[in-house]
Order: sequence, then C-alpha cells, then structure tokens
Amino acid sequence: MGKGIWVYAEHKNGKVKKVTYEMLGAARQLADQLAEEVAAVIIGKEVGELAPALGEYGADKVYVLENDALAEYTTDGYTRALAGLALEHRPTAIFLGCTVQGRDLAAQVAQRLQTGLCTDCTKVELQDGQITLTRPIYAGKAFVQAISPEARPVMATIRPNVLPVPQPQGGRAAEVVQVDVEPGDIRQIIKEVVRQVSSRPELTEADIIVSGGRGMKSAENFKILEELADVLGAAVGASRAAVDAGYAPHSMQVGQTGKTVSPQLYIACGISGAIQHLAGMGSSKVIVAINKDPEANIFKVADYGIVGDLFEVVPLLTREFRKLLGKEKEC
Ligand SMILES: Cc1cc2nc3c(=O)[nH]c(=O)nc-3n(C[C@H](O)[C@H](O)[C@H](O)COP(=O)(O)OP(=O)(O)OC[C@H]3O[C@@H](n4cnc5c(N)ncnc54)[C@H](O)[C@@H]3O)c2cc1C
Repeated sequence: MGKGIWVYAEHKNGKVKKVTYEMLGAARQLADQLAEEVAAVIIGKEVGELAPALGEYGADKVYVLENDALAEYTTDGYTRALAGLALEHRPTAIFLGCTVQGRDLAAQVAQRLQTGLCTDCTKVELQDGQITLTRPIYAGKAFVQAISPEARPVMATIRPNVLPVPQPQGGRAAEVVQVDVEPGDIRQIIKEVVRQVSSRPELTEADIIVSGGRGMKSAENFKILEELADVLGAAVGASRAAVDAGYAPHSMQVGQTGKTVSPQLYIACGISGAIQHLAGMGSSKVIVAINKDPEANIFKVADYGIVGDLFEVVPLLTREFRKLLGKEKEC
C-alpha cells in the first residue's frame, strides 16, 4: 500500500463543498489503480461530524484536524496544519478545489513541501504509471498535460463542477483519525465574518448561471437576471465591465480575475465575450448568449445564440420558463 491520495475536504457553513466529492471520485480511481488508499483531510472546529459523508463518497481514511483556533480559515493556521500532516505522512498526491480557499492554501502548502503545483486542472488520470494532470490554457483554446515524475507529493487544484460526483455508498465507513493539531501563532486574526445570505446557489458550484455584462446598463437592471435565475434555481454572475461599472459586486465576477465556473448551462446576457471572460466560463457545458450585436465574440463559443435586445428576451424567457416549470404561483 502506497502513501495515499489525499483530498483536502473544503467545507462551508457546516457542509462539505461539492468539489470535495468530485475530487474524491477521481482520487478513488487513481488509488485503485495505484493500490493506494484515499484519505480526506478536514480542518476546522467541530468538523468531525462531516467525516461519515467523506467515507460514503470514497475516502478510506479521514484525518480530522480540530482546534478552536481553526474555526475560521486562515492562511497560516491551515497551511501549518495541512503541511505538517503531509510532512509526517508523505502522501503520493494532494488535491484541493480550485476555489478561493483552495488556491490560497495549495500554493502555501506546496511551498512548504517544496513540491510543484498544477492549478485549475480539469482531468486527473493515470497514464503510463504517472499521475497525469490536464489543465486548460489560452482561455480554454488548448490543453496542457502535466506530469511530475520526481516531485512528491503531486499537488493540484481541481476546477469545481468538471469531474463527476461519484455515487455515494450509504454506510461505507472511513477510518477516522483524530489529529492533535497545534496551530502555533496565527498571525491572521479574523475579527468578524459577515455572511451574505442568499437562497441562490454559490457561483462556482451552480448548475445554471445567468450572467450579465455591460449591456445590463445599471445595477437595478440586474433584477431581471435575478428573476430568471430564481425561476431556474440558478446563480447570478457578471462580467468585469459590469463589476467595474458598479452594477454587481466583485464576488459575482466571472473570468480571469474573477471566478472560474463550469455549470451545465451558462446564459450570457449583454456580454461581448472577451478572452478574459471566456477564461472563466469557457468550460460550461452549454452556453447561451443573448446579445444585440450579431458579430459579438460570445457567439463564437455559444451553443445557442439569440440576437436581440436582452431587455425583451430575458423577461420573455422568465415568463416561458415559469410556465414550463409550473412556478407561476410562487412568483
Ligand atoms: C488583465 C485583465 C483581466 C480581466 N479579467 C476579466 C474577468 O475576470 N472577467 C471579465 O469579464 N473581464 C475581464 N477583463 C475585461 C475584459 O477584457 C472585457 O473588458 C470585459 O469582459 C467586457 O465585459 P462585457 O462583455 O460585459 O462588456 P462589453 O465588452 O462592453 O460588451 C457589452 C456587450 O453588451 C451588448 N449589449 C449592449 N446592450 C445590449 C442589449 N440591450 N441587449 C443585448 N446585448 C446588449 C453589446 O453588444 C456588447 O457585446 C479583464 C481584462 C484584463 C486586461
């Protein structure tokens, strides 16, 4: 038995993030081929109760690192905890979600472990006995396959919503290993966490995203996107131009300097399709573009294009989806 394929189990508001389950599925396949075990590592305060779910999704072992000082994510506290555990056990690979937290933590841990890091991967597989990582480059126009024959552990961040979620096996139990963790001096002090309350799914995990660009013309006009999103159970995103103009907060920005998303359906409204925007949403399964300019670049990547005024098309779609999905009374 080798030293293990590890998955960093990210969680939020008492729930394991979906990308963790996606990574467990890929880790399970690799581990079976390499005759290794799959271990999930979960860090926080009172997070042990999340361990059974990790077992059902494929972990053989769950390392639980609990401490009051780790109640909220801090770069130095979590780095020390994860890197310390990895230095002790020397796993073959460590995967983290390519999320805000995962990106931050992975870079720090890789540095501590003196290993490489392949970011934003969309595929993990075994080729000729090597863990092979695939990542898009040039805004998804090409793919790089990376192997790391010598560096251990192999470290990668995995793009959410790309790998399939494995079927959970009810009752499949993982060995739970409670780890004493001494976070030491944490220099970052979290004084207050202001949580945004939203009934909509989180952008990076949403199956459907309705996104608006500069063509929305004002923050108030985003209301028509929110109405469509609520009928579809979707999240709302925005282009950088819309964020820069103050129509939407930066947390909604999709693209090179915003979030990377991979929903089943991405509806781009009044977005021209600049390469930096495509870098964040180009791997969406189905792209629908609504734009009044038939030459807009977004139509080159769209599966369905509607040439028209979004202020007519979006409310029409909302009305029709409401009828189709029988949501007339709720709205
Ligand atoms: C280093 C760097 C990083 C960047 N990072 C990002 C990033 O993360 N995300 C990002 O999005 N951009 C990013 N950008 C900016 C990017 O280059 C574009 O400027 C931006 O994406 C344009 O946003 P937009 O499509 O909303 O606006 P525009 O390009 O102005 O397009 C607006 C579109 O709306 C259409 N329109 C207008 N009115 C209507 C209407 N009534 N009905 C239908 N259509 C209408 C127009 O035809 C037009 O196509 C970055 C740029 C740089 C240099």
